[in-house]
Amino acid sequence: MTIIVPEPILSDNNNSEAEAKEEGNVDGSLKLDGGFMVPDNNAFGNSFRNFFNESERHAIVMETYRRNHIYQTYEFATKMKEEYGKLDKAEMSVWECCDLLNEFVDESDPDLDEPQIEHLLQSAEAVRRDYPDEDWLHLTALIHDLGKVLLHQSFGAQPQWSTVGDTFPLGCAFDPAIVHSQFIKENPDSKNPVYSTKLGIYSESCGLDNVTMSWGHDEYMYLVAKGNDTKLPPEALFVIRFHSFYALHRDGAYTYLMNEEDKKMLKWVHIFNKYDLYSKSKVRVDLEKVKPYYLSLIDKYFPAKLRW
Ligand SMILES: O[C@H]1[C@H](O)[C@@H](O)[C@H](O)[C@@H](O)[C@H]1O
Ligand SMILES: [Fe+2]
Ligand SMILES: [Fe+2]
Repeated sequence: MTIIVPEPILSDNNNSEAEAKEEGNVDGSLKLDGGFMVPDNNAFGNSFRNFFNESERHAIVMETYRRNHIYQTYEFATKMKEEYGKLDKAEMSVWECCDLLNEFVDESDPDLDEPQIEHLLQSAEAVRRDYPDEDWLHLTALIHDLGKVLLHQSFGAQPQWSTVGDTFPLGCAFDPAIVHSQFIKENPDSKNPVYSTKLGIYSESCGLDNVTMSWGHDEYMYLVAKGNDTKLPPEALFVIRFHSFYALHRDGAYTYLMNEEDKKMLKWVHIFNKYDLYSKSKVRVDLEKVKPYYLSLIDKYFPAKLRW
């Protein structure tokens, strides 16, 4: 049964997108983007996804990407997919997993230093505001980053560089659109005679389902959702799996790997991305008020306990 909570509830509406939208408050700091108010600046006063600005998060973000780009090889990602695809590390509900994320801050993210649970609720509530009828998309937003639970000790406390950050294909040439691509030359795959060619081990339009992406929370959560027979639609799984693939969905790189199905699905990643990125703020969601609604969605789309 789905419990309907009429309005998404934010604990503090100061400067929130919701408030701005309700009041039609299109002042200098907000611009209208297809019904969604896109703020110009993040909580630190910088533009979003600015990886070169000397902000307080700059050093840690850069170091995370440096390691990510050196160690994410085709071989590494293949092994991790195999190991974590077994789903034999833990048994818990979706909500229990949300709770576990309370202790982690994403070290690849220049726009947010709040615990991850805040980001899950912020993005889900933002989607819910603009797409009230697409409950599957609310839940997709709530769970899209749950794969970051790999950082937790029950999953071997995986390092940040193998869990967070943007993702990119492995087994073919790295594209300069990848964030901090200056570090990629230190990746052994960049010297591999096959992997360093445009198509590498792939063929034109082979479909993203056949591409091995750098390992991280996207692919892991996709494996968890699929392996536990979620009732979420294929669009949701696609969003979860490729939401960090900015080189493609923002910069249009690697489109030659996509098939017709991927091209249709990509629309949802574009829609979702606005809520994922621009909902990041210091405005906290009132967890206890929204929890019953999300529990009802989890109940609708997932078994009570999942294998992780
Ligand atoms: O720093 C962020 C964060 O790790 C997100 O969860 C991921 O999806 C983004 O692609 C990345 O840039
Ligand atoms: Fe993510
Ligand atoms: Fe996210």
